[in-house]
Amino acid sequence: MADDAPADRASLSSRQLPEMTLSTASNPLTAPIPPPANLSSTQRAEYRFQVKGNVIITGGAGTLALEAARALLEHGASGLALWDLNPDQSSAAMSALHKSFPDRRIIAEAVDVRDETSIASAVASATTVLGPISTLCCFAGVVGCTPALSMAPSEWRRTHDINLTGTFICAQAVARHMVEQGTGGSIVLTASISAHHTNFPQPQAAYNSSKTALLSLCRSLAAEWARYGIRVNTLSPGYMDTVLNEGEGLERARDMWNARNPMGRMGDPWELTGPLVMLCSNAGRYVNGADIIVDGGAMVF
Ligand SMILES: NC(=O)c1ccc[n+]([C@@H]2O[C@H](COP(=O)([O-])OP(=O)(O)OC[C@H]3O[C@@H](n4cnc5c(N)ncnc54)[C@H](O)[C@@H]3O)[C@@H](O)[C@H]2O)c1
Ligand SMILES: OC[C@@H](O)C(O)[C@H](O)CO
Repeated sequence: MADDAPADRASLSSRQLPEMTLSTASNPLTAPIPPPANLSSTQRAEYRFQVKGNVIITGGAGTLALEAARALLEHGASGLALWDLNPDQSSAAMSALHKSFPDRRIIAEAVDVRDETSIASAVASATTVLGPISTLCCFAGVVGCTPALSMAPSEWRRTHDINLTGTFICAQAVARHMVEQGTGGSIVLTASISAHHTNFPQPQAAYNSSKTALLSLCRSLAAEWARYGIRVNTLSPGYMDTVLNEGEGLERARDMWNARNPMGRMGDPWELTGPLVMLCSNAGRYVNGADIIVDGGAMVF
């Protein structure tokens, strides 16, 4: 730094650098957690994909989120909070899950991921009702097919506010809680193959851009939060058979997507849950800052 650098710049860098300093010192929050020696082979297999503690899922009334909720409960999550804009659908989802998992605590909360005040209070109520949170899965997202030449700035902003800023607000609020608890955890952001290539034939510049930014956000958070035992990863689904891919003429695009997919079809929402459970369980203990593409091979062309 130049001798004549302003004092506030010097103090800013000396305050910030230690935070990002890499450390080789042993940290119990990042240490390996191999299965205890006395487990049988079956117990070791269960241990590998065991999901511990309570889970929050945003966009919790959506198709991929509901399949994820069911999978995480099947793998041992003790409690679940479904957050969505749509309170009727998330309450219906909550009731359905209660029937299948009567021994778990499951709550539904009407929240807008763009609203940091309601997110902070939703974290507080989830921890009060469920206890410490160990997993956050961010599924809330919107898409629109608007050509860039005619897109209103309001649509661009809304897409980024929900898909990118809303995801950051939720991740930050839950990570603050995890740091306070001193327990660490796993955070999964939902990107898309649209983060890696440009959708065709649908014009989705705002959506594609918001999802690409999530890959970078994931890597940044993974770097900053590993020291607290928080792993951050993204899943990039390909074309999945959900309502997100209906309307706006998208039915006509399906034949084209399938023709360009080596497996010749869209994904079933269930097919995203294997990689998700891995990221949220002991199996994903050393996976951090990664992106997993789940698309039947669509990205190979
Ligand atoms: N379906 C696919 O093919 C596909 C592919 C790649 C990525 N994704 C991503 O997966 C995620 C889930 O997609 P899906 O197919 O299940 O769609 P979906 O429309 O069924 O689910 C999205 C959910 O997000 C909720 N939501 C929207 N805005 C919100 C807000 N401001 N606050 C809180 N909740 C809000 C909606 O109410 C809805 O329940 C999205 O982020 C999507 O971009 C989907
Ligand atoms: O790229 C696949 C998705 O992210 C998405 O399903 C699609 O582009 C929405 O129309």
